[in-house]
Amino acid sequence: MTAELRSPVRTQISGARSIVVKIGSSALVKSSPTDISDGLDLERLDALADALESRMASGTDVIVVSSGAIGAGIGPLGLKKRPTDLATKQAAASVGQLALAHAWGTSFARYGRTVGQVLLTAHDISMRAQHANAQRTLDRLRTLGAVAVVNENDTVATDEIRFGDNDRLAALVAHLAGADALVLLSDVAGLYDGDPRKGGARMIAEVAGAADLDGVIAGSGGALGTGGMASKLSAARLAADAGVPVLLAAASDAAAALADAGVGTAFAARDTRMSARNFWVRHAAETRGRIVVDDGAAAAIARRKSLLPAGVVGVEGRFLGGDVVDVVGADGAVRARGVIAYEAAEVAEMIGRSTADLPPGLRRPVVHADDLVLRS
Ligand SMILES: Nc1ncnc2c1ncn2[C@@H]1O[C@H](COP(=O)(O)OP(=O)(O)O)[C@@H](O)[C@H]1O
Ligand SMILES: N[C@@H](CCC(=O)OP(=O)(O)O)C(=O)O
Repeated sequence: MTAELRSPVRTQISGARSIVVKIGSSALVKSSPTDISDGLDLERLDALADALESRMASGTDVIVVSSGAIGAGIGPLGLKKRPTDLATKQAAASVGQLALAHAWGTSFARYGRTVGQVLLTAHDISMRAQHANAQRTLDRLRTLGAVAVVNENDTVATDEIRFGDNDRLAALVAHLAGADALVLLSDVAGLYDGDPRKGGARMIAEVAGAADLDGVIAGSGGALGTGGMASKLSAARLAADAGVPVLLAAASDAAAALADAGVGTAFAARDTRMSARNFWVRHAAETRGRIVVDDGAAAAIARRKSLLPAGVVGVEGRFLGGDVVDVVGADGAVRARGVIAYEAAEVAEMIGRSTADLPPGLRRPVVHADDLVLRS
């Protein structure tokens, strides 16, 4: 192993006490250039379960986020390629999820390990009660020694509210479960500076910060994957920003990735972990409206001050106190997200007024600094 492959971030990932491992469709569903309908690759799935079990045997809690439902539904439904319309994708997922869960169950049964299926929608993650329930289920499965196999609940998710790809779901689950690291396993050895299928691209061993991504072209995925490298990159940055280090590696290197993190691309995490509440506000919650602010207020919130009514110039949407809203500048760019203290009609009344002019019940900040999460 080279010095770069023994870096602190790799030590963090190999020593993590709890990890989320996301496995892409490309790693689980058989494919050939002319026919992608021949189902799950059970040999590869067994090899992945072996690597996951070996990491669990060394005392690490593991949550699996497994794609592959749509891919696994293609063959049984007599389709010839990955569907593109929502209804057929959902039908394929409903057929394929059964095969996928069964395959994971059978594979882990070789070790006497029980598997629990957890299907989540973006809406579930955005609602505090469902979010807390999912957290409890994952936690209880862990304490009972079972491995959770998570996927998006494709049959009920609509296009507008989909996670869209499981990379983002995995990053949200990693934070939700308080994991110490996220491992994304795909059909590519790591992040390249350009699409590796085009040739001449070089693999990047480590991403310490945004500067390491200058000039990197993250392209689309293969016939079976959804988001391609762009979605993996954005999920990796989301997790790393929230304090969770990420390893992106090939599923065929799973044993090495899970043993010593000595392969693939490692993304260093920000030093401080974002609080669960701020992470939820920033990445998971559905926003109910927009507060438009003037330049002075935009500058104040950038200095981590509370948003006061005097700086508000417009209100859009229907929201209640406690809902999450976007705070946008006069140019329409989103500057922050935050938990609003008042309902929309009240904020409309407060526009541009100084706090001292307002009745006593309306003198709190519109969004308190503690409830504001800046857009980075
Ligand atoms: N810069 C890049 N670095 C690595 N892979 C890339 C890049 N740009 C595009 N890709 C492609 O992204 C694919 C992985 O994405 P995808 O097919 O969605 O995988 P998965 O099914 O594992 O989620 C790789 O097979 C690769 O060809
Ligand atoms: N929920 C979908 C996941 C789609 C998806 O994100 O696929 P991938 O890009 O392979 O991780 C499925 O199981 O097919």
